[in-house]
Amino acid sequence: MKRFSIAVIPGDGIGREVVPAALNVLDTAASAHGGIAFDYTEFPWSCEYYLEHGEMMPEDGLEQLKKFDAILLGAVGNPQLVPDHVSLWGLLINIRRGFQQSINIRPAKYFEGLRSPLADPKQFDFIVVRENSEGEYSEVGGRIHQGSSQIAIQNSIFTRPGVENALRYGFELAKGRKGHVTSATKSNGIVHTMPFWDEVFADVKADYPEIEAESTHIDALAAFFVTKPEAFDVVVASNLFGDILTDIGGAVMGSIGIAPAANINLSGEFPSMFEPVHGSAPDIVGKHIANPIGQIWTAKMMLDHLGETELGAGILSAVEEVTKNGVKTPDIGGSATTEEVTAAICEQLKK
Ligand SMILES: NC(=O)c1ccc[n+]([C@@H]2O[C@H](COP(=O)([O-])OP(=O)(O)OC[C@H]3O[C@@H](n4cnc5c(N)ncnc54)[C@H](O)[C@@H]3O)[C@@H](O)[C@H]2O)c1
Ligand SMILES: O=C(O)C[C@@H](O)C(=O)O
Ligand SMILES: [K+]
Ligand SMILES: [Mn+2]
Repeated sequence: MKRFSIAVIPGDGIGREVVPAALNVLDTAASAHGGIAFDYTEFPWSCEYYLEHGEMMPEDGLEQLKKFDAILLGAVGNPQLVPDHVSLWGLLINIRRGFQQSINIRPAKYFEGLRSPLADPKQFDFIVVRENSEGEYSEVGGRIHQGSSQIAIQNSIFTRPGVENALRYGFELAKGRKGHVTSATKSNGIVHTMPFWDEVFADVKADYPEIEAESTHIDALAAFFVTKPEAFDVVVASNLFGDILTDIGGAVMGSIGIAPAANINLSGEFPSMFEPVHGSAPDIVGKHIANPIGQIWTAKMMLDHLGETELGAGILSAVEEVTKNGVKTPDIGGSATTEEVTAAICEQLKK
């Protein structure tokens, strides 16, 4: 029996509804397989934990997580209790940075039964590689003065290794796909960091003559994600651009509740973390209508990372089959609950 140790952090809001769904699906897939098992250790780190302890996770939290094969996280954020920048930086971004998860991979694809808001959706299938360790997400900056003369400064940080890592990962990924890379830029308006990003792109591109690659301004790219998502294969973007593009990716699929994500530690020194694109969705919490597919697809990405690609493929097929059969939560046009969708996926896996 092959065993994997998984750190589970449901977090806040619907994270606590969709994470149990994903664990259920993982266990069902594993027992159908017969040779794989998961050992879960759950951590209560969340905004409620913050109210009790004054921090989102304990001082030695990373030390506690280090020994696991992977981390499965739901969502972080309850702005009623804790300001969003405090909760996000205290937990999610703390882990991304602490474990050098420098890449965030976020696929989006059309599948049958998903009700896309696009009038005539084609068979799109793309992956956004989001730079995940620097860029616009930086602690460098501060505030001075008071009242009407207040000033806030936030510096973007773009390093050669950070940018090159993301781009190179994207080109490598494209080799095994359709062989096409799009680099998201904004060098017409952001005059220091984005021309730098473009220079690194040109250097990396030169190493991959077999890959078709182009650079597109982020504003036009955002529109193309809506008007022609089928034109893309691998898209590489800075931290903030990638954040925004991947909510659009979820939206064109039909709901951001479907979109999966993987925060990857490239060296293998630390565990990688798997959490969907969506947040804690305070507007639907407790209503049993959270779409579990984003979290389940995310668990599939975790299996791919652990080398269990066949098991992962089986899970995605089961999700597609159940969606095609119309067992769907309201965000994608159905009337099923989170639990009903999860049960249907588990039933499908047992077939
Ligand atoms: N990675 C993360 O943990 C993460 C990501 C985004 C936002 N957040 C946090 O989540 C909180 C809410 O943020 P937000 O409202 O901007 O984004 P959100 O993703 O939580 O919600 C946006 C919209 O999408 C819907 N939605 C999201 N996931 C869904 C699902 N699985 N099924 C059905 N509908 C779903 C919500 O109901 C809401 O209408 C904030 O505290 C924010 O900081 C965390
Ligand atoms: O800004 C972030 O990275 C948090 C969240 O919006 C995400 O996409 O993971
Ligand atoms: K999330
Ligand atoms: Mn986001």
